[in-house]
Amino acid sequence: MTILIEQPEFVEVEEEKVCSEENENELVLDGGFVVPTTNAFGHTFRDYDVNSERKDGVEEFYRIQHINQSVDFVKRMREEYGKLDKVEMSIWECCELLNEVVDESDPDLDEPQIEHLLQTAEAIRKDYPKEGWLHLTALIHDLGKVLHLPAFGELPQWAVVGDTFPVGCAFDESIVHHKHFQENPDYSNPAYNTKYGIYSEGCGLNNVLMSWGHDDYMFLVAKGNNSTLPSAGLFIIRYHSFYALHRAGAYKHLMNEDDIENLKWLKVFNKYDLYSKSKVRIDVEKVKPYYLSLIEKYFPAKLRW
Ligand SMILES: O[C@H]1[C@H](O)[C@@H](O)[C@H](O)[C@@H](O)[C@H]1O
Ligand SMILES: [Fe+2]
Ligand SMILES: [Fe+2]
Repeated sequence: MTILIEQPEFVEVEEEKVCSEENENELVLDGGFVVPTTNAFGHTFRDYDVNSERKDGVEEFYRIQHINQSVDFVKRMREEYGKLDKVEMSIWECCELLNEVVDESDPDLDEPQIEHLLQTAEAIRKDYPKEGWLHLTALIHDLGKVLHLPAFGELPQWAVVGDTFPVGCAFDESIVHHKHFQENPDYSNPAYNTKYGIYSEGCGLNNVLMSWGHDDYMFLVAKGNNSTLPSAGLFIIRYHSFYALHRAGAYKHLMNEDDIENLKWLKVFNKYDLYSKSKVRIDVEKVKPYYLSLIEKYFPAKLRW
C-alpha cells in the first residue's frame, strides 16, 4: 500500500473507529459525538419515503435531477466551470455568501448553509482535534452550492445539490429515487448503460465523470487555486454526496488503490456531515479566528471561482 507523504496517516485507532461505525446499532462515535436518532423534523435521517413536510419537494427534485444529469451535460458543465472565471473572493467570503442558499434536496435540513458548515466542522473538530485539514475540509465541503447564486450563473437546484452518481455507466439501484432515471437519455444508450459503460475495472474515480453539482465544482476550485489540502480532503470534497459509494458500496469496481485509502476518511467525515444537522446554533464570531487561520494555511487569500 502506498502512502503519499502529504497524506494524513490513517492510524489504526481510527481504522477501528470506522469498523465499529459499520455496526448499525452503534450510536456513540468514539470521541463523544452522539449520533441523534431523529432529524430536526422528528424523522430518521435520509428517509426519502417517510411522509414529512419535505417529502414531495425532495422527490420532485430528484425526478428532475435524474432526467437531466447526462454525460453531455456533465462535460459541458466541467468545461464551463473549470474556467474559474466567474468571481474572485476568499474562502470566508464564500462561507458568508452561502447563507443565501437553502437546499431543496435535503430532507434533514432547512437551515441556512453556514450553520451546517460550522456544525459539521465543530463536531468533527471535537473528535479529531489534531486534524486541522479535516476541520477545514468540513467547513468548505458544501461551498460549491454558490452555483445556485446569480453571480455563478444561477444553476437550478438539480445541477447544484443532492446526491451524486457516475454518468457514462449504468445508474445503480441504490441511488435515491432510482426509478426516475428511466427518462434520462443515457438510460437507454447502450454505450452508457452497462456496468462499466465508458470505464474499465479499477480505472480510478478521478477518471469517472460524476453528475454535476457542488462537490465536483468545489474540487475544481480547490485544485485550480492550488490548495495544499491533502488528497483525502480533496477526495471528501469531491465525493461526499456519492452515497451510492460510501453508504451502499456500489461502483467499487471503478476504484483504484488511492480511492480505497481515501474512502476511509470519507466514511468518517460522512457521520459528521449527516448527523450534525440540527437546530443548535454555533457562535460564528467565536470560532471564526480558528477557521481563518486554517484557511490561510491551505488556500491563497483570494481564489478564482
Ligand atoms: O441533500 C443533500 C445535500 O445536498 C448535501 O449537501 C449533499 O452532499 C447530499 O448528498 C444531499 O443528499
Ligand atoms: Fe454536500
Ligand atoms: Fe454537507
